Amino acid sequence: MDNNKTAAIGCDHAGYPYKARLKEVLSEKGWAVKDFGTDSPESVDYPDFVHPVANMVESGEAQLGIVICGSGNGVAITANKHQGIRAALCWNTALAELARQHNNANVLAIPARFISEEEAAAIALAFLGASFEGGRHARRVGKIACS
Ligand SMILES: O=C(CO)[C@H](O)[C@H](O)[C@H](O)COP(=O)(O)O
Repeated sequence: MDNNKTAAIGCDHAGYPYKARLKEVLSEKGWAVKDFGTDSPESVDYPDFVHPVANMVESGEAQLGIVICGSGNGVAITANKHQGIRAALCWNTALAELARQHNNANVLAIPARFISEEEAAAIALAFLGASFEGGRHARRVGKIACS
């Protein structure tokens, strides 16, 4: 396994229908995927599936995470409680690219009830394909954390 290309993924029941497709996108791009669930449409609480993703990214065991819920807000808010996480809620490919290029986002939050599965796949591809630009953005990202 290439440790530089490990991604973690997690979702709630609203995001569950999209998880398999997003795992496919990651695999096609050569990423190993750690799947933290959920694995059925049964109603669950999104933080239970987001904290493990955030922990894995925060520890460096995974380089990127994808979290999915109905609006994307619950999973993004949860992931962003972790000091080392910059989670970005993205509903189109331009936002996904910018989240990487300008914000060095390391977790992508997907709003499953507001976009199609193929839009989600395209957003994930855009996120995976973009890189942090550094420069003035590094200065700004450096100022995000508060003690
Ligand atoms: O928590 C959310 C909003 O930020 C997620 O979108 C959840 O998926 C949503 O709240 C789940 O709603 P449900 O009525 O329990 O299916």
